[in-house]
Amino acid sequence: MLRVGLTGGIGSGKSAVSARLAARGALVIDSDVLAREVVAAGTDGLAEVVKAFGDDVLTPDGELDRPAVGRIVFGDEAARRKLEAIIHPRVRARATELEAAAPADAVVVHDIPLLVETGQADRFDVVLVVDVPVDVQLERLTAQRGMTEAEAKQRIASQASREDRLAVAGLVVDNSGSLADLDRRVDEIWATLQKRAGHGQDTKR
Ligand SMILES: CC(C)(COP(=O)(O)OP(=O)(O)OC[C@H]1O[C@@H](n2cnc3c(N)ncnc32)[C@H](O)[C@@H]1O)[C@@H](O)C(=O)NCCC(=O)NCCS
Ligand SMILES: Nc1ncnc2c1ncn2[C@@H]1O[C@H](COP(=O)(O)OP(=O)(O)OP(=O)(O)O)[C@@H](O)[C@H]1O
Repeated sequence: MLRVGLTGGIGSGKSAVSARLAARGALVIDSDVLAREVVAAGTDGLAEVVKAFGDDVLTPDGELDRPAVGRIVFGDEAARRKLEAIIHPRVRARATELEAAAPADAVVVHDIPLLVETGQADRFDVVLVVDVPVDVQLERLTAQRGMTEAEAKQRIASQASREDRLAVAGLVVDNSGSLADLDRRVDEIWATLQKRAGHGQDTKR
């Protein structure tokens, strides 16, 4: 098994990269998806969040009101840390379970937005960083994801800097070009990962 940590700032294109790696045969474990599952209606995770933040973070249907929580935590570091302390251990436990069920020869890609912030670079055989300048992040988040510029800036400010991510990168995907450029780069990356995984060779990891 080759264990890949995939990270990048918000809106850098991690999902675009992980979808392309999945299409080429990688097994992707997406922390954002798991972070939703662990606070789904009826979970103990959601009960903990309500205990910490009050009933105001619930919708009338008993789901987590994500925009409301975002407004609380992205302007208040202590609140954000409190939420992360509830969600991150649950996400890690679930990711470990999913990885344990993967085939022995799999290339497993862990898509983790906060890989650098949470000091997890050493846990992986290779760290793959999706890199774009901040102005491209802002452009994509506002034009394609419907965020206001203020919201986008607030989230970027609560994450590691571009330099901090590049400092731990084993492989870098520059995603400042077109999606066709990205396809070509992901082909190269996939070939490199296949080689590192020892596929088609006698070497074993
Ligand atoms: C605050 C919440 C409810 C807002 O939900 P929302 O649906 O608006 O955003 P979503 O979860 O889809 O996240 C989108 C992006 O925001 C960024 N982001 C999310 N949480 C954080 C955080 N704690 N710090 C910095 N950036 C973050 C990431 O780039 C992520 O890819 C949600 O982001 C959350 O529960 N965050 C805490 C858990 C966490 O750290 N998740 C990120 C990786 S596990
Ligand atoms: N090369 C590209 N050219 C144009 N648009 C792109 C490109 N790459 C990604 N996008 C678009 O930019 C937005 C952000 O990309 P994506 O959702 O993959 O980022 P992300 O890093 O997964 O974000 P998040 O941190 O929120 O999970 C999406 O709407 C996506 O379709």
